[in-house]
Amino acid sequence: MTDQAPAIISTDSPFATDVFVKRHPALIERILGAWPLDPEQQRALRALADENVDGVMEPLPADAPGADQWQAWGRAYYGKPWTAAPFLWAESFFYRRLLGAVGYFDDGLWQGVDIFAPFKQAELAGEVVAAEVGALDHIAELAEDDRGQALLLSSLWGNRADLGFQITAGRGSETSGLVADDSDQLWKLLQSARGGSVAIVADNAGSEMIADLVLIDHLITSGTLGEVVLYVKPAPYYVSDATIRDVGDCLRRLLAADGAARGVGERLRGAAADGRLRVWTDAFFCAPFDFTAMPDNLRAQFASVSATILKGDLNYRRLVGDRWWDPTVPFGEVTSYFPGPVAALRTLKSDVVVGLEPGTLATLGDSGTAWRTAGTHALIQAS
Ligand SMILES: O=P(O)(O)OC[C@H]1O[C@](O)(CO)[C@@H](O)[C@@H]1O
Repeated sequence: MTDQAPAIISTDSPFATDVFVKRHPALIERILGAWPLDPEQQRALRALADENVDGVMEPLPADAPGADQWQAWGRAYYGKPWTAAPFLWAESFFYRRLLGAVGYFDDGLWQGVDIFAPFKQAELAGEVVAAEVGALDHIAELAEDDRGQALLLSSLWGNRADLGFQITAGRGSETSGLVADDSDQLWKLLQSARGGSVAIVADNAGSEMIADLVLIDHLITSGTLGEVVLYVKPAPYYVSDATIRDVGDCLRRLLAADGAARGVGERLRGAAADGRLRVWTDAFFCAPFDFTAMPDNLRAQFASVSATILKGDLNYRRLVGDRWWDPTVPFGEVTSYFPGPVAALRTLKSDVVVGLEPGTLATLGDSGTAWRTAGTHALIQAS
């Protein structure tokens, strides 16, 4: 494996700094507006917002679930500004603190309540998803290969505007081309695994998950894959990241539609019933580390499938490491530690990127950062 580049510390990135000083307080305001929170919950949420803006990072209360583990993981960062810690680490801890502030992990009424559910449900009931579901009737008319590529691109671009991102960036409709396109290689990988099992590490609920489910249906129904293991988050995370509940909501959205979408929902329900679609999770998906630190059980699971496809920006950061890589360092080199063939479908919403051709980088402009963070560019990379 190639030498590691320096980790992204938020103070070195205007984009990452904004996540703490603007996006997180705005998210907390939305949560305060969406739920009948009691004074203690409100106080805890406001304190967390203030901490993010100009306070210092406090550890979990000593009696909180997982407090010892987080104490050990974060010893070097507590007592310092949030932006002084590695971006990936601190964002993950923020979501642990956010859930803790409303009592998600405690016995009682709020245990297990997804505080992001109102936002996810609004998206699922909205026009974007309605148009996406309706468009499946046209896609069904395409030849099999064209249909596969159309569904792959729809799963890719479905990642464009996750709900956390929209808090400060809005839901943009502008898209540019792909900065890297290994889709031929990815299809070859899937064909060579024909009839086998592939892991898909999901990202967001709502329109992205609908697109992912439609792609999964296509891969199974066309016989390309015999089995898909869909990995979701064990708890609400990064606002719109999908949990098992969200997969259920998306499946029901498909089943409630007319036309081709309903057929997709019925076939997927059948695939789940006979084990061709398995939904799985692991605590590591909410841990503050990249995949080089994955536990042995997860490593063994990824090693046992023909390929793993990771969706979205966060999974990309965790796959290649949230680091200041030279953008032309090869994707295969950076991901060589991964246990088996791996591919990424990601719209670019943070600083990190690898695997670009020098000519592509020259066109994008290495110094500007908008193409890296605005969600207007995307990539498909495969090892
Ligand atoms: O839903 P995605 O594609 O993983 O994007 C979430 C991204 O949003 C951010 O929280 C901020 O852009 C990134 O840190 C993260 O990578």
